[in-house]
Amino acid sequence: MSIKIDTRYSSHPEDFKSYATTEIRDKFLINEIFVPNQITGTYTMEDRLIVGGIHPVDQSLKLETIAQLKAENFLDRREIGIINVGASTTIDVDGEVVTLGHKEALYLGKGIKNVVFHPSTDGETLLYFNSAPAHTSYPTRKITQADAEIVTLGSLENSNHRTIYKLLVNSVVDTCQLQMGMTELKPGSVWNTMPAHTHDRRMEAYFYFDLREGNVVSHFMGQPDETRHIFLKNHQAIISPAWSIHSGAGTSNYTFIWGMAGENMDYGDMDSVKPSELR
Ligand SMILES: O=C[C@H](O)[C@@H](O)CC(=O)C(=O)O
Ligand SMILES: [Zn+2]
Repeated sequence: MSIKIDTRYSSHPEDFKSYATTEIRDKFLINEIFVPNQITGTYTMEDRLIVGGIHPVDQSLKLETIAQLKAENFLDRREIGIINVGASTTIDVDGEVVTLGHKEALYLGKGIKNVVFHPSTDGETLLYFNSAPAHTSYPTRKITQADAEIVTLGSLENSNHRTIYKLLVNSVVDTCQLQMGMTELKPGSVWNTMPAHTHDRRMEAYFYFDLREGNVVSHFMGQPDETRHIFLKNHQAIISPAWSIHSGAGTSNYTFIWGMAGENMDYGDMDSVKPSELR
């Protein structure tokens, strides 16, 4: 079955100032990542990242090309990073079978032709992905929590105590421009990416999950002196242009996946903003 694809255009920060809630939601929010027996994707013109979900229930799903790519195979000119937020499952990669556990990541490089996702026998299959244009082929790599570069930031006193798992970063795996990881907030902490930052060299996408029933996250975006917010539910994602901060505060703790594309593979390339400078 073909990918359910949506296109989003890039935006100018001066125009963004005049957006009301509906326009912000229409342009940046990705409402539905997981659709039963479907691969969904949002092709954003912000660094041409494709953000999506793979949710096989009772049939296997093949990563098919999309019209936007004008390419025979999805990965002919692209790389993809997949993070498993559901049960352990198997993926066929050009005939080789890869088992991907909960919160493990898989990197597939340019040139891979046949990728098939199978329903898990252990529970719900929920695979989140980001894909970016690639100039060369790097080897397939599975990244477990043991392979990740892990840092703990913040404090309970500041409601931002969290663990960052850098999964697809250049100290762990070779990629062309993709960087992905996962941040888990500790119970009692609700703020992510506070102090906030921008990075003009890279756009970013956030996918919120592990939010318990009835809870929401207020996601903050915009230039540091001109911020807006929208509320996100569990399993929703949001596109953050390079000029925008990306930060959130939940009504509970949660986990999210961050993914970036652009130039400069140095994860630490961020222009941080003091909380007192935000408007
Ligand atoms: O550019 C890096 C990304 O915004 C995230 O890695 C930030 C994050 O996970 C956090 O501070 O909680
Ligand atoms: Zn960032």
